This record gives sequence, structure tokens and C-alpha cells, in this order.
Amino acid sequence: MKRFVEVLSDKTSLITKAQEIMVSKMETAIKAKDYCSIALAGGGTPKPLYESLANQNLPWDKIHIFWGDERYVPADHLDSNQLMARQAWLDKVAIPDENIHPMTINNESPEQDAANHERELREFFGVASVEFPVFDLILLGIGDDGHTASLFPNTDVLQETEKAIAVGDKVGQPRITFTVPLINQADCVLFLVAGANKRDALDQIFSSDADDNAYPARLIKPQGELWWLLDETAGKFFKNNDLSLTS
Ligand SMILES: O=C1O[C@H](COP(=O)(O)O)[C@@H](O)[C@H](O)[C@H]1O
Repeated sequence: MKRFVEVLSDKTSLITKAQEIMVSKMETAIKAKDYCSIALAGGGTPKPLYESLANQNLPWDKIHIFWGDERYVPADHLDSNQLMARQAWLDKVAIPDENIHPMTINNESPEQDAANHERELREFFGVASVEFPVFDLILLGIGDDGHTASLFPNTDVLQETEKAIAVGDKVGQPRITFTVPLINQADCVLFLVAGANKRDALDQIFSSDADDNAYPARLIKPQGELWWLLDETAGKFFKNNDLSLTS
């Protein structure tokens, strides 16, 4: 794993840098195999990135979009990660419908919905059940409790070693989520973190001796590149490319 940490002066610079990395990863993947697979994060932080990507002229027919996690709500619900990305970006560009691969919530059972999405994922990548698909790029955020995707602190899903898609648990509410081994198989994982409310969690995530299960973002160690982009308010006490605190 190659790890990079960058503290950007503000949220606009964070989004600009994230877009540069994304576009570069897309170009590399498309050149190598004629398509690119990207998993999106939900929440508020990546929304301006998606809005900015909506204004780019990219080879949309070669870009395949997935989500790293989804709230257990219908696709038209205001909390839906899919809805946010569609409204901010995907509905505004000429990406073919078949290139969009949401975690469909059928409301039968979270386990069934997770298993359905796992099957779709394995079919798309042509990967058998013992292996994990390799994403070109997975975007992630963190919560102020140290969760990432829907991998919440001290929950059973953190121990998952076989499934690629599983059920996360946000204090009793189910969510569908990529598992740690799926994320760690990626060529590139890009964390976007903004806001002073993330500082305490970052301290623990970057600490040499904190508990991985209490701060699940610590479990993310992809075989490829790991990028942490922090805005000034979140990353105030970190030096670029140095995981130790400066004060
Ligand atoms: O619930 C979620 O939260 C995290 C972080 O969201 P943010 O609004 O603080 O950026 C997000 O990465 C995850 O995808 C989402 O479902």
C-alpha cells in the first residue's frame, strides 16, 4: 500500500484535488482496459465533488458507478446515497443507465438485498465467490465516530472475511455496505474529510495504538493507493504525508 496525506487550504481546494485524482485514475483505467469502476461515498462531503464532475466532459460510456454503502431506504428517499449522487451528478451527464449499479433496496430483508447486490457485483467483474472484485477507485468519507462506508464502530460486519457486500448496523438501523476485504482489494481508495468535527476521529484513526474496531476507518489498507485528503479545519494538526500530529 502507498499512503498519501494532503491537507488542503479549504473545501474548494479539497474538491479540486479529489477531482484531479479521480480523472487521472479514470484515464489510467480506461487506457488499460477500456472501462473504469468507481464506488461513490454518500453523506454531505462529496456532494460538491459530484456537482463539479457534472460539468466535466468525460467518456461517460466507459465509466461504471457503484456505491460503497447505502442507507436502507427507497431510491427516492432524501437520505438515499444514490439519490444524492444522481441529483448532483449522474442525472446531468450522458452516462448510460446500464453503467449505474446502485445497491437496490427491495425492502424484503437487508440480508437479501446485500446478497443480490453481491451477485450483481460478482457478475459484472466476472469474479467467483472466493475472490474479491478490484475497483479502480473507491471514494470514502468518515463519520465523527470513525465509521467509513457503513462500517460502524464495534459492529459484527467489521469481522466479515467472505462477503463483499454485507449489512451494516447504525445503532439498530440496517445499511448495506462494502466490506473491509472488498475495499482493501481496490487499486485506489480516496478518503475526503472536511470539518473540525472530524478532528478527534482522525487523531484516533492515525494513532499508532488505537483500537481498529472502535475506529473502523483504521481497517482500510488497500493493496493499491490510499489517499487521505483533509481540509484545513479537519487536518489542522497533520503535516502532509506524515501521519503524526504536529502539535
Ligand atoms: O452516513 C454516511 O456518512 C459518511 C460520512 O458522511 P459525511 O456527511 O460526514 O461526509 C459517508 O462516507 C457514508 O457514505 C454515508 O453513508
